[in-house]
Amino acid sequence: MESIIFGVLTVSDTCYQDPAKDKSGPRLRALINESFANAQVTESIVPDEKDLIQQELREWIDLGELRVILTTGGTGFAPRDVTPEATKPLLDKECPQLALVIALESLKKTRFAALSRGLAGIAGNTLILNFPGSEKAVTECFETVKDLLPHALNLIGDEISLVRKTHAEVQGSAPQRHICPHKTGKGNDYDRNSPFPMLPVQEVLSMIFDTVKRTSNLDTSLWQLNSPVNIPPFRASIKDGYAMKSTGFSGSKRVLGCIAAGDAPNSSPLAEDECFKINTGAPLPLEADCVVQVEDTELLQRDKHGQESLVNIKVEPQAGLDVRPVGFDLSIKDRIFPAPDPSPVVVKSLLASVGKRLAIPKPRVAIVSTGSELLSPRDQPVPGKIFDSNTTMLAELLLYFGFDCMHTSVLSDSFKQTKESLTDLFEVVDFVICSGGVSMGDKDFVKPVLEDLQFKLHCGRVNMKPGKPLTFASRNDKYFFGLPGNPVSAFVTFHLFALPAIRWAAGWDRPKCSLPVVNVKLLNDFSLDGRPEFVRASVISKSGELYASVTGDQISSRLQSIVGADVLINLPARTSDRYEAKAGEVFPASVLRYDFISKYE
Ligand SMILES: Nc1nc2c(c(=O)[nH]1)N[C@H]1C(S)=C(S)[C@@H](COP(=O)(O)OP(=O)(O)OC[C@H]3O[C@@H](n4cnc5c(N)ncnc54)[C@H](O)[C@@H]3O)O[C@H]1N2
Ligand code: MOO
Ligand SMILES: [Mg+2]
Repeated sequence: MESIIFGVLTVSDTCYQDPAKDKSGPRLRALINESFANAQVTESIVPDEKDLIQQELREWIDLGELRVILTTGGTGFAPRDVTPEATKPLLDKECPQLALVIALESLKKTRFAALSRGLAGIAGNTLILNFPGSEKAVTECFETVKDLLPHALNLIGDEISLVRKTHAEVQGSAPQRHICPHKTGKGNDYDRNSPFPMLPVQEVLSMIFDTVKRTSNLDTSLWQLNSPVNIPPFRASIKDGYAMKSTGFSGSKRVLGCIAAGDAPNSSPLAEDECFKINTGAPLPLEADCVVQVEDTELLQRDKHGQESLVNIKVEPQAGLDVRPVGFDLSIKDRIFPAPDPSPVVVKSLLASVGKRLAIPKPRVAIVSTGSELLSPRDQPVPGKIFDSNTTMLAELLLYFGFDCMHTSVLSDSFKQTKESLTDLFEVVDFVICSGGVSMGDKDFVKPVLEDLQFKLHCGRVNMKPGKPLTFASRNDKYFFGLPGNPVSAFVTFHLFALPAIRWAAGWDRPKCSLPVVNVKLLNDFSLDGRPEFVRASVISKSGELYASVTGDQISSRLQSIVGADVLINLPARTSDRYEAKAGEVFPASVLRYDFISKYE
């Protein structure tokens, strides 16, 4: 991919003396790198001296390599603010409308934007923009112009085919969305950047919840259902012991017989010095009103058949002692479910307890892995091929979280095969969770196939590491997750996006769909990335506090990083003044597993 070279020139007396004080220059560099995958950035700092500013700009323009120069600082009304004056003589053409767009956007944020005199213009092949000096201002100005830059640069560079294409798009004769050939079959070979904006994680998640239908396979009337039976349906003994009348006293009692769980309620007459031996869960004899546990009795005598015939009751029998009254756990006509809870464990077992059965259809999910390099773990190694870990991993994750995997398949990197397979699969499933084939390669066919199948591509990139090319698409009530092929990217994006979507479809409450989040204290220093990062870590508990240690190299191909991983630490993206997460700092972490603490100390 051809790179775009940017120059960032900080104009400031203070920063010139102490470059550590420069916040705006590093901020611009970070913004450029986040927005343009193919960017290179050259940086310099000059004092507020017209000659020195001009000299630096001229050198950069004459190099002929820099496509954009962003200056920051020196645009105000102070006597030493001379950046526009230094810039103006170098310009071949002024671009007042571009300066106007920046001014209009900035004025929406603060009226003080009226006090900036920044210019925009073209010098040779280079676009120059003067931004104000503050970190906030450069961020706002950059966000305002970044979408215009690629087309502006095509025009300046006289890249005719690209210019025509953009014009066609703007005028409506081509699809609005800029589409790369290797990803959609449209567009042309000069389209080198992904057309998909890198959306924030939370935005993607909200979009998923807004798109996926919460079919709640469960009829809401279920939550209103009253119990058709009492639990227990008879007065049941809570203990193994002896059932008797509480009006009698302690002391020796004749044992009339044994009542086991499952026996019909006994209606024989019962005197105060008589009792029945009884088991836990068995129905109390009609004339008894309490049970004395076996530990509070002693055996005095057996009959000739070896059956107990006389026992000593050592405690005073109390009415109701160790008896569960009829309907104590659930009374007839009471609601079976005090609150909605779609867990199949909950629904099915409670219904079973009142003599009802319900098949709960779960979302129908298929796992598909794409990649011509993939071998089944059952195969022998073949040069150039690798073993497929994602199919196994994703199917196991579904099972781990209580969902069924209806189907797995492995596809080669072929448009035709992918299209045919997805067409067939969506006849029978609601969700396809696919791995691989969503990035920028000319064999990454997943996005073009989805478009061909008339799916709406809601998201093609997310601002996260790992998992950037995550793709989410839908057509009617069918949903597609294109997880990136790198195994760890697939692992992380399954947990953060696919799992919440499936839970949501299954009727879970929204706050419960995502992994629970706890705070953990870092045990390692960790360099922050330009994207927010989800770092695998194992957690130990020391004196009640949670400490996280990162599980080795976090490259997205290294599946070993999930070994012992209890959580994904949610680290923020790097900023100009924060490059590192330090040991001892506390961060939120998404809990991957139920048994999530590896060690207690
Ligand atoms: N020019 C660019 N290239 C890439 C970018 C980018 O932004 N620009 N993004 C990179 C990122 S980030 C990721 S993540 C990957 C995602 O790639 P794809 O989803 O297209 O997946 P593939 O290219 O098919 O495979 C990537 C990698 O993973 C291995 N793989 C794939 N499937 C499996 C599997 N089932 N089991 C084990 N390993 C698998 C595959 O062999 C590749 O090594 O793209 C980057 N590229
Ligand atoms: O997003 Mo990729 O998952 O950084 O390797
Ligand atoms: Mg790829």
